[in-house]
Amino acid sequence: MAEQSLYERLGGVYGIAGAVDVLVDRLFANAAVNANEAVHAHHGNPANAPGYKFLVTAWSIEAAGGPQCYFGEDMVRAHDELRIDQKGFDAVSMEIAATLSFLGVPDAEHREFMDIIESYRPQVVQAA
Ligand code: HEM
Repeated sequence: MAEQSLYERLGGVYGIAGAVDVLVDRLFANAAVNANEAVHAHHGNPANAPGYKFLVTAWSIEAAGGPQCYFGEDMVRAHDELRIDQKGFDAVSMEIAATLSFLGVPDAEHREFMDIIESYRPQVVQAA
């Protein structure tokens, strides 16, 4: 029997959308993430939460090997005006890991998803 994709092992669209729902609420409330003014201009406005949850869910579905459904910006374009530094990336990455732990995602899937996130660090971190 073929091994299930990470997308399937994370619970498909329901599992991923549920995790992003928790994650984005945490990111919008996280003081370290919002210390970046440009990030706060977006994450400080609760009206941005539903659309952002939609985009991050679709991105995560694709990144985990699920169906193609993401039509947002690529990771360079999405972050190129935010001047995100290593510390800013770490703050978000820690929230993603904390959310996966909080939701009881098993170790193998936790590691696999965090490896994907880490692989995008060079595209997201663009501060001089
Ligand atoms: C691998 C890690 C990351 C992923 C997968 C990710 C994913 C995304 C996605 C899918 C979007 C939507 C793009 C669009 O509007 O078309 C986005 C936008 C955004 N991301 Fe990230 N992101 C990551 C890291 C970060 C970090 C580290 C920060 C802040 C410290 C951040 C802050 C933002 C903000 C503020 C926006 C909205 C920009 C705007 O439309 O004004 N992201 N991100």
